[in-house]
Amino acid sequence: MVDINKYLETQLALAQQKRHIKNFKKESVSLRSKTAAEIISKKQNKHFSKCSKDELNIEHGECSQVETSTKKPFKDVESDEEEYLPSGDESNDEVSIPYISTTARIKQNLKKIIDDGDRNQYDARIKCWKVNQAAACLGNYKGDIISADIKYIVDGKSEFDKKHELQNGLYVPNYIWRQLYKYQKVGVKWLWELHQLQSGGLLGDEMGLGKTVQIIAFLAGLSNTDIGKWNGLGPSIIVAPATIIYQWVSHFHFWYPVLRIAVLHHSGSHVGNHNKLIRDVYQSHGILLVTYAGIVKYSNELLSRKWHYVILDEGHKIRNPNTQVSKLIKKLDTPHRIIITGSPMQNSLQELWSLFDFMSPGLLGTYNAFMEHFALPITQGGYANATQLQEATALEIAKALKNIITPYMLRRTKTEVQDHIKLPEKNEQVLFCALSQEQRDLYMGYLMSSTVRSVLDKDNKFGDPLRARILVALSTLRKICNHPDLYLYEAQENIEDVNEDKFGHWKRSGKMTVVNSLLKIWQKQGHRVLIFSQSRAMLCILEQYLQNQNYKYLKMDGSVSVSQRQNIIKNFNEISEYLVFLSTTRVGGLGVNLTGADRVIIYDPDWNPATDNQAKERAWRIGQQRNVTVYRLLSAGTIEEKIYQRQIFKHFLSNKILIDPNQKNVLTTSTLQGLFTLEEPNSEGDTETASLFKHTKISVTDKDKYKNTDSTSVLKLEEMRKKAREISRKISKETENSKTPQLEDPRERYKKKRELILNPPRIEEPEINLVDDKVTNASFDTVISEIEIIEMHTKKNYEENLIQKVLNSQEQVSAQEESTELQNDDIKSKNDKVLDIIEDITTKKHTHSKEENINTNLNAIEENCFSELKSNKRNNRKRKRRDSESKYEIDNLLAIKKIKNKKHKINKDKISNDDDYVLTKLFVKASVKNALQHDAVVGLAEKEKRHKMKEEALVKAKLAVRAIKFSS
Ligand SMILES: Nc1ncnc2c1ncn2[C@@H]1O[C@H](COP(=O)(O)OP(=O)(O)OP(=O)(O)O)[C@@H](O)[C@H]1O
Repeated sequence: MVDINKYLETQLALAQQKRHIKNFKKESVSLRSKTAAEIISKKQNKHFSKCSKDELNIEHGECSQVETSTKKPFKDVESDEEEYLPSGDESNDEVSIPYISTTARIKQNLKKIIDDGDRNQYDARIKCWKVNQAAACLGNYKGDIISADIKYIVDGKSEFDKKHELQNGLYVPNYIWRQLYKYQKVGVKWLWELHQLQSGGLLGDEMGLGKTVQIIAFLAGLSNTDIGKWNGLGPSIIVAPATIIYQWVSHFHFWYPVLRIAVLHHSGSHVGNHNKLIRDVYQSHGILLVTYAGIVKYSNELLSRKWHYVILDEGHKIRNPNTQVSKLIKKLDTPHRIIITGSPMQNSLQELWSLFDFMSPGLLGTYNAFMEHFALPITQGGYANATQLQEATALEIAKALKNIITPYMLRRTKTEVQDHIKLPEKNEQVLFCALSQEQRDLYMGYLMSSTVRSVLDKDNKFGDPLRARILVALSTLRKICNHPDLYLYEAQENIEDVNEDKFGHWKRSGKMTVVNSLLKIWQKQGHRVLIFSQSRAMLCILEQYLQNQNYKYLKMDGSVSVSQRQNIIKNFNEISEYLVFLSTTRVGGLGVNLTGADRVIIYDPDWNPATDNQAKERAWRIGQQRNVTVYRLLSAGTIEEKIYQRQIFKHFLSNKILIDPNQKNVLTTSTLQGLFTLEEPNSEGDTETASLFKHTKISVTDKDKYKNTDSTSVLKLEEMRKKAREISRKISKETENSKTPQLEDPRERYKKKRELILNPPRIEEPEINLVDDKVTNASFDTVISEIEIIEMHTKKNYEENLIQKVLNSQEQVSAQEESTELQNDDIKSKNDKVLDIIEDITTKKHTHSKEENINTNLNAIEENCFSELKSNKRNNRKRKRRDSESKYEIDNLLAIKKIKNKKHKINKDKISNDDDYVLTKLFVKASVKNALQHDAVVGLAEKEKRHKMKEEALVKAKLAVRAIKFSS
């Protein structure tokens, strides 16, 4: 009881303290901030009176454009207000506004990818491909690899023109089949099964696992199989976001060149009327690539025909059943409907219903019945403050739903297929960045403005749509979080008020300060970076910053023509001079491959977690060779934290349906009041999210150590330089002396020589500066990290020497053993040992799946050893020899494995050390207050751990069974 009283007292004291801080802050808001807030509020209020009630939908509706200001914030971006609103069924088609950019990208002479819309163009391409294929067959092909079949032939593989037959007769070209990963083959088989059942399906593999390739392999199979009404593959439609339609073209041209693939978009190669193109492609059983906007535009012509297949890439675009696009797409006449998406459920369960309504109409009942009997109880039971009954009901209904949808959905995660694709490591962190003083001031000022007051006022007397008011207020706060100028510009009455010198300066934004530090370090470390932001205006500020700092970059947003996007992406991936790829999350974040970068910054969070996830997956996918680090930037204590919390809740909800119905949530519903506060850190320096997910916090334990070395390293470096100067003086003196030997006393020479022999000069190790790259004049490339030094030593012939040593010693041992008669007991104990070793190897093998070669070797030796044990039983004499051979082999492999493991560990340490180093710098500079491990926050880390554990357990069980078998 005493304890409770004490606790309450402390809470009261804390609350009072908090109130005091708040009041203090209120008083300390500057006049400038107050004035800016009032000007902006006035403009917003004026706008609200024009706004109709249905214009905005806070969660998932379509957001019509909100014209909040009379003057546009940036000369080349009309209004970016809608970019901060919850994403609805947004299109990333070209923006029709004139966009005058200063970037180098415009000046680039980019080679365009040409589709097969133009018949002559298509014929010419096929002719060229056939000539090249023939040359490859004859061994005369010298050009670039233009297609998968040519690659296959050039690689010296046989039977490229054969077909691989699946059960019930689908004939997939051999050269494609053989190049598919195992799980992709499963995917193709699954699509074939759906086809036979005339059922729709959702291919939901995680992003970057090659869904496109699986679809192409399947369609190639169909076009090779003489079945059905169309005698193979009939005319089909693939609907894709504008940015990736040309990626589809190049994928088709690479994997299955013979198929005609035409783009139904004004950027396409067809000339003349689009009706003619549709007719032409239809007759040649080709594939029509259409954007989501194109479906609306060409609906009359597309709806009037029967299609063999309709495939929606990034099919979550029809997640809102009420949009025109969703309604039209569902009307397309076809028996085969496929959805491809790495994020099948993003915000709510209604989205899942909408996708299934396209694929398998009726499977999830009517919309109303589904919402009432499934969506509502699952969502209600998902909150942390739900009753036990609500929780239990939600669990059972979620299980039932999962069972219904599972047959129609194929989803594999990267963790599940890691053994096949061998992706490098990924580290994903959420950085809580401190607001700059100016941002704080403006943020507090706006919280006191009439717009926010009207939102929080219970007896709202304004009478206009509250939702719209909330959204606009929230997006205004988000602008302040990004950069003060995004907000202040709105408040400027005259354009002259803007101070050109300070405009957009990085020091005025907490998050830009972090970006500045990150880019500096990463450039020196040789990393390449993707920066995503929601808003084009913010992109302009970032672009200006990149130009000022002379960083080479490429930029892609809605203003870039659709036909150029794929080339910009290609250029970035191929030309390593570009440090940064700058893009809006919605244009560059969907479907594209940007594996040229190994660092990702998500500058501002989207309401929809899938948007951010999609963006980060551009780098961490098949084809990536380097370890990837992702930073999600959040302004601590602000609305951005609340958005992130909303993301976590949505994650939780989709995990509950797609992965594990038992998922537990820790978040409660947030209040309106909560959205409009500037959270102060608690006594431990944590704001709300950081303290909620304390267990996922990343602590850089050596923070203080680094701090100290920060200053001392300067001294050390100076000391080192002094020594170097001394040594060089000495050397030059000696050289001079050696030139004039007659002047030197022979006794002195003898003394020096003796000294040199007794005390050879120590070679100074270069000082390793792990803390502040500023204190050294040397370029980062020449400063070798400790890990690199270790690696150099371990790499340089060390491995080979050691293996050789092991081999030599083993040769001696086995020669001795050959000559010695082994006793039966001895053999038995050796066999036991072999079994132990095998178990050890097998366990280790699965914890180091990255080492492909080792695994192959280990598999071989494992098999060897078992057959060894078998033969031991048969032949005693043979057994003795083989036993020693197998031991010899195992020992060698163990030695190799040890080295490899060590290397692997060093590599892993290097990643964490690289990231630790970056984090430490950010902590030291106080620009970052806290960092969380994102995967742990959204529960993925736990899932991954469970998966790995399950895999290991399975291996052990298998081994146990084998051991029993052989023991008899
Ligand atoms: N079997 C394969 N062999 C070689 N490359 C492959 C294979 N499968 C996929 N890839 C490559 O992996 C990359 C990712 O593939 P793809 O774009 O199809 O992934 P995705 O699952 O559609 O991703 P997203 O969901 O982001 O659109 C591409 O560059 C693709 O060429």
